[in-house]
Order: sequence, then structure tokens, then C-alpha cells
Amino acid sequence: MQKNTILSLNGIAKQFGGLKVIEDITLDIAVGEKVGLIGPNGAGKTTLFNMIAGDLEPSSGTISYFGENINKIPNFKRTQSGIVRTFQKNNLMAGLTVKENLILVLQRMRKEHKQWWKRANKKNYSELFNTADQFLAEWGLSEHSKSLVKDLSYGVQRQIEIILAVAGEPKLLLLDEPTAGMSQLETDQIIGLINKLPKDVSIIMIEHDIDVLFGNMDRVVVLHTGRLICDGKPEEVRNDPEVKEIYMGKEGMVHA
Ligand SMILES: Nc1ncnc2c1ncn2[C@@H]1O[C@H](COP(=O)(O)OP(=O)(O)OP(=O)(O)O)[C@@H](O)[C@H]1O
Repeated sequence: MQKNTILSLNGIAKQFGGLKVIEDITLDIAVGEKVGLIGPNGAGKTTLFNMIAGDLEPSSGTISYFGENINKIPNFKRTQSGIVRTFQKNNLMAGLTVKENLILVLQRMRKEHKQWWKRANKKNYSELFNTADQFLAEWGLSEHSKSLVKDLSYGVQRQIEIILAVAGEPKLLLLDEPTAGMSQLETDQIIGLINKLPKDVSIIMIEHDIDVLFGNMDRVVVLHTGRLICDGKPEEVRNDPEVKEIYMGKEGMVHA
């Protein structure tokens, strides 16, 4: 493991009953590295995310975070230590405003309360409100501050989900198809947000379209039937014959 490695997967495997879903994956991610994770449906991408986030335990192999084996560390503790995840279907509180959603994250982060739903005192609240306003302004999302999440377009909801993950001060951000089902404009907005993230935040982003990863990710890892079949710079991956054959189709098209 290199000195600046944030995440290290060593011989990771996962099986459900007799079904091998992930086989022998070894992978190091550096601090600040941006990695795209691609592969056809059923390749095992979400299962791998579940293991990194702590929602599933590997059947064998080890997952290390800053050199420490975290196989047995529960997901909420991983989140506290900076492994933050977004989901394909967002888990925002739809009946609350954007700002209220953000305040909940900020409150939780600051560990102001053992029970975060209890009322904070007035001083804390006004400080939290100011921080939330500043944060939304910084990310160019102030106009949505008072909107209920359920009233926002899907594209904006996904942007909000990413900035809430950022408010959680991630060191390793796991993005699960953040641009799925989006228009080109919405995709560009999401990519714009991702490119604004602090340089020392590592990212693993599941994506079906390698074009989205070009120019935005340092590296692309390809899974196929639970195995890692290619790992390199986006250009190398795009031109890899096995990837073209297995993942992208014989035409060499880059869309899943
Ligand atoms: N809890 C489970 N029990 C049994 N099989 C599972 C379970 N979770 C996932 N699988 C199987 O594991 C394989 C990999 O699934 P996974 O969702 O990780 O793939 P994926 O690459 O994320 O696919 P997609 O792009 O469609 O989201 C699939 O065959 C799936 O049916």
C-alpha cells in the first residue's frame, strides 16, 4: 500500500449462497483520486459500493481505510470517519426544505446533540442557519433554499443530494450513478459540482457512460461479472480491446 492510499481492497470477494457476485478484487485508491467505476448491469458495482460503505461484509478479503482494516466497522462509523455515499434513489427528506435538510446534516456533523431531532438553542440555531445559507450560496444553490425537496426537479434533487454529502465532510465520496436519467444540461451541472469538490476528497463514481468520466476522472475501473477486467486512465480503458468486446460491444461504442 502506498503512503497516500485512502482505500485499499485486498482480494475482496462476495457471494450470496452459491452465487459469486464479486471475485478477488484488489484495488488501491489514493487520497484525492477520482475514479470512475463502470461495468454492464449486474457486474457487481453496487455490491462493491455496499461493501466499501459497510452495508455488506465481504465473504473474504480485506477493506482498509487509511491502512486500517474496516471489515467489521459498521456503516454509520464509516460515515463518521469520512466514507460518505449517495444512492441511485436519493434519500433526502422530501417534505422538508433544502435548507432544513442541510441543517439536519450540519447538526449531525457537529454532534451538537446525542439526539439530533431535539431543538437546539436559539444561538446555535441562528449560527447553523447562517452556515447553511453560506454553504448553499457557495454551491450556487441558494435559489432552492426554501423549496420543499419534493417540489424540485429530479436533476436539482440529485445536486442537493451531492452537496448534502459534501456537507458531511467526506474524505471518500461514493457516488452511485449521479447522472442517471438526466438531460445533458443536468449532467453538466452535476459534473460541475463534482469538479468543484475539494481536491483532497477521493471519489469513486459508478457510471454507465464513460463519456461522462472523460476529463473529469483520473482513472476508470471496469467490472465484468464480478471481476476487475481493466484499470487505467479513461483513454486507455476506452481503447482496451477486452473492454470494447465485453462491455462496450464489438462496435467499440462507449455507452452501456
Ligand atoms: N442481496 C443479494 N442477494 C442475491 N443476489 C444479489 C444480491 N445483491 C446483488 N445480487 C446479485 O449480484 C449481481 C451484481 O449485482 P449489483 O447490483 O452489484 O450489480 P451492478 O453492477 O450494480 O448492476 P446495475 O448496473 O444493474 O446496478 C447481480 O446478479 C445481482 O442479482
